[in-house]
Amino acid sequence: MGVEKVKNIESTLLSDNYYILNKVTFDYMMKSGVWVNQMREVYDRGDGAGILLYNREKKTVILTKQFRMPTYLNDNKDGMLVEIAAGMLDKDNPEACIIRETGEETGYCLKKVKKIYEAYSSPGVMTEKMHFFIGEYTDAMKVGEGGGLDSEAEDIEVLEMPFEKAIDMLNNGEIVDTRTIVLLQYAIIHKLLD
Ligand SMILES: Nc1nc2c(ncn2[C@@H]2O[C@H](COP(=O)(O)OP(=O)(O)O[C@H]3O[C@H](CO)[C@@H](O)[C@H](O)[C@@H]3O)[C@@H](O)[C@H]2O)c(=O)[nH]1
Ligand SMILES: [Mg+2]
Repeated sequence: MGVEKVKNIESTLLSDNYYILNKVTFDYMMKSGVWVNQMREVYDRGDGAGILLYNREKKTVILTKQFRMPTYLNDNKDGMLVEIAAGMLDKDNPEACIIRETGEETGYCLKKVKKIYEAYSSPGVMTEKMHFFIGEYTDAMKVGEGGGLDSEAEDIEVLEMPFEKAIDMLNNGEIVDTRTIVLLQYAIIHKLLD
């Protein structure tokens, strides 16, 4: 273990209205060895999981489309975002979470998924770690309509499309969600649908 670079961490709650926003102050030792006092606002919504659903035979993928208010407030005209199926872990483990969310959001009941990455979503601001999965689907796995939970007023459109079309949307700027970009690029790099 190297020399400890952080000490005197103190958190003050700014909001627990829905998730948790803390003001965190701490002393941090710079490369020069000098200690500085710093403050960061840190948003804690727990961790999340997302999945690229793909069908090797049909050469298709399933994505979702939904309204995302934060993007509407920042340059996304109608606020609609094309994304992988994804959700927050709540108290599930990542694998159970993504299987549940896939069912709720897309209507497909997966038995097997493969974890490929674990990565921080927005490390300067959020504690959230995202668990990335891929999963093969077939038409026989469709057991419901998807669309999200009415109880949470989710209004999710399910988009099944040729992989080629998803790549076009990636390249022409129609797909602007980082997690979705990561998984589509993974599929290209690893030739998942060749
Ligand atoms: N009332 C209320 N509801 C909220 C609030 N924030 C989120 N919700 C609701 O909480 C539910 C969360 O749905 P999930 O499917 O579990 O999560 P998600 O919003 O799809 O999040 C996924 O994508 C995020 C990135 O866009 C990820 O940050 C997250 O980890 C996850 O992968 C949604 O119905 C959403 O509308 C809030 O402040 N107030
Ligand atoms: Mg979701």
